[in-house]
Amino acid sequence: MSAAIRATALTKSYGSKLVLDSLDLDVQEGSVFGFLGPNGAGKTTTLRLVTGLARPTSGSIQVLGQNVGAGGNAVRSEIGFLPDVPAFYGWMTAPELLRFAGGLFGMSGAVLRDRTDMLLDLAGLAGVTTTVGGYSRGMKQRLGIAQALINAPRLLLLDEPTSALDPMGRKDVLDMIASLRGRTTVFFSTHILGDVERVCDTVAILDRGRMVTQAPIAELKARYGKEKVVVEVTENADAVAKELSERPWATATTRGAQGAIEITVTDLGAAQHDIPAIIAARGSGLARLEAGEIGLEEVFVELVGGEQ
Ligand SMILES: Nc1ncnc2c1ncn2[C@@H]1O[C@H](COP(=O)(O)OP(=O)(O)OP(=O)(O)O)[C@@H](O)[C@H]1O
Repeated sequence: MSAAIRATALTKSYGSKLVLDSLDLDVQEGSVFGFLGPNGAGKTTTLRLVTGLARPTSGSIQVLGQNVGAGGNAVRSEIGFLPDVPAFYGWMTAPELLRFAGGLFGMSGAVLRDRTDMLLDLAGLAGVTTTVGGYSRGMKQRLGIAQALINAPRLLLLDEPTSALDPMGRKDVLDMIASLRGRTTVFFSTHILGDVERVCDTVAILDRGRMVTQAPIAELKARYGKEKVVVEVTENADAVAKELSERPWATATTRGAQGAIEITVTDLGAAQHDIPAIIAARGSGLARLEAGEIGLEEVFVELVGGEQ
């Protein structure tokens, strides 16, 4: 597989403000890649460098095998880009808007008609006759993705495509992104972990201009993911929690909702074996014992920390 985006020591400063600090990024062709980071991490800035809308202070960036600056329009014609706040002509209908966008790429006739029909279908907007001005945010976002796909790009870049949407709107946009898997490389920025977990195969985590980690999601969970056990007891929860936290298999113990004891464990089998006996010895009853895997959210908090 070749790289759709490869950045090496990519650095961007505005005046004395360092916004991106020596970023290395490797986005393989064919992946659905989540670019995750809190507000102000530098996601939009990175996308502006990838699209050639801004120039790096130092370092290099290649898109589809070409240097962005030198490649000029040849590279841009293979990229689709949806900015974080897309603007549309509100008086157009969706088919009119897509035909207009296709015309800008020199498309016409049956090719443009077929492409428009296919994309309206993909966006769930076929048969919608209202003008774009009356669309919901979710519909606008799906139309924006369709518009960014008009030229059948090899690389689709989306800046926070779900951040302004309600849960249903988000689900529709994420389903649309997932349906592109295998057809085009998708690179999208977000601060919403759940979105990455739902559709991405690979994630890069950016924090205050620095790359914290970059890996396939499964690998990240395996690398940082531990198992956890949630225990609820009928009485003496504090004493039980203290005793559990002292076991060799317990690496961290916290108290959750309704006094639940949450323990990160290194050996789930040993924990499940010991916990009921410890609770019984304290004269307490076991109300709940649940074992689960640590999700991306816990991994993110561990990597980025709570020092925002
Ligand atoms: N043109 C500019 N001049 C000066 N500072 C800028 C400029 N553009 C961005 N910044 C700063 O760079 C930092 C990163 O901004 P950026 O928009 O890339 O972050 P982001 O991760 O996309 O955040 P958000 O999720 O809030 O959009 C911020 O501190 C921002 O204020």
